Amino acid sequence: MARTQKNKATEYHLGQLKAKIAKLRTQLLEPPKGSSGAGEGFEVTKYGHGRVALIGFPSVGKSTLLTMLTGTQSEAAAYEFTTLTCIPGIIHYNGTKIQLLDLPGIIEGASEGKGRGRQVIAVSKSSDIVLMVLDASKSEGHRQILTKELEAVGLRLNKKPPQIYFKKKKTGGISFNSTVQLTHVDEKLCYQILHEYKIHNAELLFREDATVDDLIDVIEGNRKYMKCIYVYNKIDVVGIDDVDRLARQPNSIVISCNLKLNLDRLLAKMWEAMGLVRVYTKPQGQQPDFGDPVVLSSDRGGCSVEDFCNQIHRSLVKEVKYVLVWGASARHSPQHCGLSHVLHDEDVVQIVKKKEKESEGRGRFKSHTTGPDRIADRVKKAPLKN
Ligand SMILES: Nc1nc2c(ncn2[C@@H]2O[C@H](COP(=O)(O)OP(=O)(O)OP(=O)(O)O)[C@@H](O)[C@H]2O)c(=O)[nH]1
Ligand SMILES: [K+]
Ligand SMILES: [Mg+2]
Repeated sequence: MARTQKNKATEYHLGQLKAKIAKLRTQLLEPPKGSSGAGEGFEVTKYGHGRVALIGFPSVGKSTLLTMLTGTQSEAAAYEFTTLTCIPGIIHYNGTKIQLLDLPGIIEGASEGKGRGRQVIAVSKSSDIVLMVLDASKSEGHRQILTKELEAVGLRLNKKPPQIYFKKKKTGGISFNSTVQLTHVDEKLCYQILHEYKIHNAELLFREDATVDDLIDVIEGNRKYMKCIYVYNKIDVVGIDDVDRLARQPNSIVISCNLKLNLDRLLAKMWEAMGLVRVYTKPQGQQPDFGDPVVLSSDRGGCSVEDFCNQIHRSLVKEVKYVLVWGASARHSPQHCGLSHVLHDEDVVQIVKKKEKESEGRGRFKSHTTGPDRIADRVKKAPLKN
């Protein structure tokens, strides 16, 4: 492909080659029959409310960082490939527990199986976000090389899924449509790519000016879209101009483990990227339990009232009449909501069950002048749908 000149005439040829390569990569990554997958030997049980993987070249300071953030000792030394397996630690932050994974360094060619690249990448795929640790004093090309390695195995960092609707059909040929003007692909090229995948009946609708690579991602369908923070470590050994430039890049943060610089900002950024939603439960007539939040995530399972109930107990949803919500997601305080209501971080929720006789709660509630009591009254007068 590198040897093919890029012009209108070779466009179709290149597109087809891209699809062929994507197909072969997918085959290559399928775990051999009888094995549990590419992450063999690296299995670490998931723990806590989220999982963060440390990915980087050897000796950039991944283990040093894990030790600083979690207190779990992971061996650090001045030689490369000090770490040979996956070492988990726990970060306690904002009342939640986040599992941080230290991993062996990876190198160019990791996606093709160099070093322990395959296992490392498999573990990073199982996490919620990636911290790509980089050495601020080393080549800036490293970030690009690692991104390519991760992309080669289907990881997409800091990208949104392409806005392309694609559905295979049994008959009817291919229907091709777009709501925007397309500058990277045309109908013929899309047909050829679909052909490469032996797809002859399908619906294809472009909602953005997507590329061939985007289309292939959508057809392959197994891509994982993850947030990634680029962590430039060892800023103690580079000049202030470099630090300033690196710090201004998107999704990036500069730190020094040695000088304990900016670690708190790194944690805050990580927390933000994870998008965790803490919901405090409030038993009727009592103060909310701020010590033990139910933790939801829109990437993992969702943040609706229904998701909240399912986390507490699977059969709970059936018993819920409505819930009372205090906090950022509530239009008024409290708002009575149904199962589809989407909760925000630090909301307080009280569940009102179907069978619960409201008069029963009243007695216990007399001293309570505001809130749930009166809402219950209002709801009785004008029962909610659902
Ligand atoms: N100057 C400087 N050195 C650091 C910093 N953080 C870590 N180091 C040093 O960098 C070297 C490598 O650190 P490790 O934590 O072993 O790096 P790693 O990424 O885990 O390395 P591998 O496990 O071999 O992939 C050690 O000598 C550390 O002391 C830092 O902030 N500044
Ligand atoms: K090392
Ligand atoms: Mg290490």
